[in-house]
Amino acid sequence: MKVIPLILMGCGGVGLQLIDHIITCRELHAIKGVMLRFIGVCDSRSLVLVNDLSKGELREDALEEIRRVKSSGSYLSTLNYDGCHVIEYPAVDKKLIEVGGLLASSTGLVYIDCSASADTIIILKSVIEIGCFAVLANKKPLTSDIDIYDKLVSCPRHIRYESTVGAGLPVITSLNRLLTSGDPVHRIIGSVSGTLGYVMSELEDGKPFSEVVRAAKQLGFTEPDPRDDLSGMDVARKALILFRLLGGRTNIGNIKVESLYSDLMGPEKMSTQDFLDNGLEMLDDELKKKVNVASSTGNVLRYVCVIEGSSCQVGLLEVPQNSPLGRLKGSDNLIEIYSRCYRELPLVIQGAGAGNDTTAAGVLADIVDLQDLFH
Ligand SMILES: NC(=O)C1=CN([C@@H]2O[C@H](COP(=O)(O)OP(=O)(O)OC[C@H]3O[C@@H](n4cnc5c(N)ncnc54)[C@H](OP(=O)(O)O)[C@@H]3O)[C@@H](O)[C@H]2O)C=CC1
Ligand SMILES: N[C@@H](CC=O)C(=O)O
Repeated sequence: MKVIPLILMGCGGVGLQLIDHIITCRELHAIKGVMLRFIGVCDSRSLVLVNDLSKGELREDALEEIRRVKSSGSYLSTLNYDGCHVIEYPAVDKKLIEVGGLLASSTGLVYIDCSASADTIIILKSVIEIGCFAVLANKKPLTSDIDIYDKLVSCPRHIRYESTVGAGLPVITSLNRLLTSGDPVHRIIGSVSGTLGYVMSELEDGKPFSEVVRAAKQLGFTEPDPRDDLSGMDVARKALILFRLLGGRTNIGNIKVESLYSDLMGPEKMSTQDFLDNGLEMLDDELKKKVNVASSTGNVLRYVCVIEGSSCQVGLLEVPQNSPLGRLKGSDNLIEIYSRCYRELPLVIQGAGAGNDTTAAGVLADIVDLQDLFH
């Protein structure tokens, strides 16, 4: 049996769903000769760590308790469980790196980043440097400065990040297959935001913008602060991940991004809750007008990323209602990849592009994909 020790950073919507998937798949994994062993889980304030790092495990009952605590909106620091202890920030980062140092060359260790924080970057950089593995749903580490990106991907077999673009869809895998077979990709156009896809298609049915954004949050499509989606930054991060995968060397600040709200509603000006309660309504009329202008010529609006040569940009695009992008509904993503082999007709990847279930499934597949590097 191959045993893969895991530390989960972030137990919100995606992280908790991942715990569920891992518990549900125990038997399936056993048949395949793999055992996933949780040794630690952390939230924004603390880390729950098993006492015995080499053999200990957060078993089902402990994971259930973590699930209960986090689902009730509480913090892991309140957890009291035999066989493990709680470490509080700011000591957590140092502890996480120390554990990596202890296990890297013995059992090996996978750090799973299901947070939406940039604070994990320093941890990931350090533990990858000493030979640990990383699986990311969080886009921030891969979209920080290019020097950090280079370090994170310096050992490509040690890092997996399929869920960062298109959630559970096989976008990164497909691109990697094209690139390693010498089939150069020269253009990617895609609707890669589940939130903005959902919002745009619901607006076509006449619903107010404020209502559909709140629904998207409820459905688990948005980032913790939905302004990350509505500003286009989340799409820009996905575009940058794809652009860098193709060999592009730029930073997020160089990407042209179109925001759906003004700076006056930014995080420095109002809290997330205030934006959700009061800010969103102020955008209803403007978005309705934009949708009506597009529909008067038989078009619909889609928020897309376009990568072509050295150019990478994201923003609203009017497309014919009856085109593949125009027919998209709900949180579905659609990515068209043009390469030498897919010159006239692109390789198309389409399907649910957001949601805790599919995202966590993508993360789990990435973890299991590392099995050959464990003993
Ligand atoms: N939902 C989706 O459809 C998709 C999401 N993703 C990505 O998955 C990630 C998680 O999303 P989601 O689960 O919705 O987000 P949530 O806000 O639900 O959860 C985030 C979790 O991260 C924890 N956290 C915050 N800061 C840190 C830190 N420094 N170290 C460790 N944990 C931390 C939070 O802790 P606390 O509970 O204490 O606040 C919380 O448990 C995001 O990066 C998102 O972009 C990617 C693809 C699709
Ligand atoms: N907020 C994102 C979640 C996945 O990355 C989206 O809406 O696509």
